[in-house]
Amino acid sequence: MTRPKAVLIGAPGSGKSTVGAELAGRLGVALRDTDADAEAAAGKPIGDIFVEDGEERFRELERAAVAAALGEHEGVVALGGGAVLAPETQELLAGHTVVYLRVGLSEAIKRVGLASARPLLVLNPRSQMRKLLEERLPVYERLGTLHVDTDGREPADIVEEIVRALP
Ligand SMILES: Nc1ncnc2c1ncn2[C@@H]1O[C@H](COP(=O)(O)OP(=O)(O)O)[C@@H](O)[C@H]1O
Ligand SMILES: O=C(O)C1=C[C@@H](OP(=O)(O)O)[C@@H](O)[C@H](O)C1
Ligand SMILES: [Mg+2]
Repeated sequence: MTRPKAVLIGAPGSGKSTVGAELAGRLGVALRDTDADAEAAAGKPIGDIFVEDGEERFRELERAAVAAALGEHEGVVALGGGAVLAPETQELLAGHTVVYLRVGLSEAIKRVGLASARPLLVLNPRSQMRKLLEERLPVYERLGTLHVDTDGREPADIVEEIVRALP
């Protein structure tokens, strides 16, 4: 059975896409980012999916993208921050190497402020991020088989810790 070498989870701004790309490069495999897969399936950016079709449609595309990636990708998989809320996805993650990238509220806010807009964080990003972290931290903690701190650390350093810990 094919299996990703690692599946990255964590809040927006934890670095799943960035660390995922660097980890994949370090391991000589490909990165599969389920946000990009959902965008490709819809033929438009995530922001447009939220606005034109609604969040529930995005979550549907995301569940399908995650199921496909977990079932067929042999490299590194980066999930979107909210993907783990789907019970179906939680079940599919069982038995995988799930790397939870930890990030504090202030650092997450700083990082997403530098990146492209995320629809859930457009209005009042700090309070939205706080709410989102409160809701999701227990889920990330439960699902992650490897927990890695990212605050104040370079992606290369984080990648080395993951590589050393991979089974
Ligand atoms: N360890 C890190 N230190 C500093 N900046 C980071 C780190 N990881 C990611 N970033 C930056 O934070 C932003 C969000 O990263 P991204 O990989 O898109 O996070 P995610 O996919 O978890 O939402 C990007 O601008 C990225 O360059
Ligand atoms: O946390 C979320 O619910 C979301 C996170 C985003 O991915 P990143 O975590 O890669 O930013 C993206 O899937 C979408 O904007 C929704
Ligand atoms: Mg991402």
